Amino acid sequence: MRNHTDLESFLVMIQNAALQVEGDHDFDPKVYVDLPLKHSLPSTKEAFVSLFQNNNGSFNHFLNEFCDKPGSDLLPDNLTDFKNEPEGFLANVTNPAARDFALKMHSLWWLLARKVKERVHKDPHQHTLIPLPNPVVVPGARFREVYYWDTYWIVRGLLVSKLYETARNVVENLMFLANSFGFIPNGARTYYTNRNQPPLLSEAVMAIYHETKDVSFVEKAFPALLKEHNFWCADPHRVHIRDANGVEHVLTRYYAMWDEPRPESSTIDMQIAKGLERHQRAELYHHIATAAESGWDFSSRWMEDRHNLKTMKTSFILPVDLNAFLVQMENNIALFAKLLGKSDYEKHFYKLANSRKIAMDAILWNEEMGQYLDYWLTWSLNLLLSQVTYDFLPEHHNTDAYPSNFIPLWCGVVPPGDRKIQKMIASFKESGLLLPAGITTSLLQTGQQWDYPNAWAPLQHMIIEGFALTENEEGIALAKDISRRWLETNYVGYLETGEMQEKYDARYCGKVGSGGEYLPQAGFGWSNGVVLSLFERFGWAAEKKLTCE
Ligand SMILES: OC[C@H]1O[C@H](O[C@H]2O[C@H](CO)[C@@H](O)[C@H](O)[C@H]2O)[C@H](O)[C@@H](O)[C@@H]1O
Repeated sequence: MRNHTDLESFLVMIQNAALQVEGDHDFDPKVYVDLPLKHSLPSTKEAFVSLFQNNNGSFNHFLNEFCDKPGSDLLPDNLTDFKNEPEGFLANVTNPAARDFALKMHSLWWLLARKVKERVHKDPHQHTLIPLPNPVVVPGARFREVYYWDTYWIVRGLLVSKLYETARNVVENLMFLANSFGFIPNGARTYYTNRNQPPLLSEAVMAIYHETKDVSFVEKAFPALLKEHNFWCADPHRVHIRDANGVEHVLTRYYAMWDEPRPESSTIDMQIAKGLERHQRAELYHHIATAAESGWDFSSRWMEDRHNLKTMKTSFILPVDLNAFLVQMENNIALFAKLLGKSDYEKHFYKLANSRKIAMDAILWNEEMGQYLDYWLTWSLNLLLSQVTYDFLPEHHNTDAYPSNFIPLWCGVVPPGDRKIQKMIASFKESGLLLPAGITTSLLQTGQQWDYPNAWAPLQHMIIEGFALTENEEGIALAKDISRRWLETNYVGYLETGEMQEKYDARYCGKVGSGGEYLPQAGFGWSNGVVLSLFERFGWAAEKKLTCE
């Protein structure tokens, strides 16, 4: 388990004090762990103690005197590779409204591109922001730092915008994190280093290689990719499980190195765990942080009773999407090894990808439903017993419908021609997940943001590209249909609110999403990236209307 840094512990104390002073109406705890200190930590602590002990001035006065504004440790970047309308930009988007919209998305990079101020490099102990070497592109609003999996869709958008240098820079930042920590944290804040996020570095490198054919970039990335792969394949992420025929397999789970409240949401986590015994609280905090590692914070997927956050058991689940991402990573590393003439690595990684694919088919594939399903391990065993070999029990599949059950299509787990494809297409169509404005995250309305009726750009994109990759006529038609719904809802939402949203409501065209522990955020990195990427893949003809159908 990781420990708090001294600065994090102090800022969490400030966060708790702020809640007392401000009350919980629209209270965002993350603001306080993002505060940069103006002076050294010891002198700031001294002033804070004296404020409370001697009733020496107001809390707000203390904040103004000793802290800078959250986000002020970053500056706008000057995007040296930006062109207003780069040559060849979205040649197949000829409808004027669609083209204006795409150009607007292109110009939004100005809003999200930043660089870390020199003082963060000089005095890192006064900032929770990790001083990244290159300019960054952030998701937006309260997410004022780099996020790992968001970066993948940001890169896809940057490549459509022909911002090749910026795309390389942001991926090099991820390499820097992998080389510094041995894994890529959830985000570029010290308080995010207790966990990972869905591992998409190899796919980001692949996207850049695909556009630029730059082998030296792949060479630079290779050591970081090996480090990251090692991290995911070691304990406690690794799980041994015997299938119905007694064959042993290795699969992977999310597992945060943390059993305390998340620093950025400490006041919220303490509230969720209220009334529990000490050891139960620690377990719950671990599963909460692990849910954040999954990127799906929070969702019925991780809850034993599907509704109550207190029943989260995230690290006792073998998730479909994580294992599919790892097959993709292993195949990508093998392909990079081939490019670099490293034939031993090439063979080794193809073998790993193949074994994991076999394991996914044996443990996660459900023939009757025509979907891959998350698998629940037996959680009566102590958290620390990571060495056990579990036995597969078919009734431990989570049979609820989630878009993640179809992500293997995107990750090369189900190649064109595989007999599973037709089943998955039929199963998706019957699942109820596709609504008028896109794919809902689940069919369960829990009030959590990774559930019904919210629709997230990364999920739409992976499913759309996944169906398009099937080379199956019905699959490709489905991909086009979902893409149309998604672009229309994003466009109409943009016209109505003047902003791009972090998430949408799959039920109604143009409607913003909601739920979860913070107010809906706008900006927004992955949404913009997905719009640009879908316009590039499918185009938008002059005569095709862009509006809610
Ligand atoms: O502050 C609460 C949580 O916020 C983040 O999660 C959400 O935003 C991220 C940035 O867009 C996104 O990557 C994630 O999928 C969202 O659920 C953060 O990643 C969490 O760790 C954090 O606790």
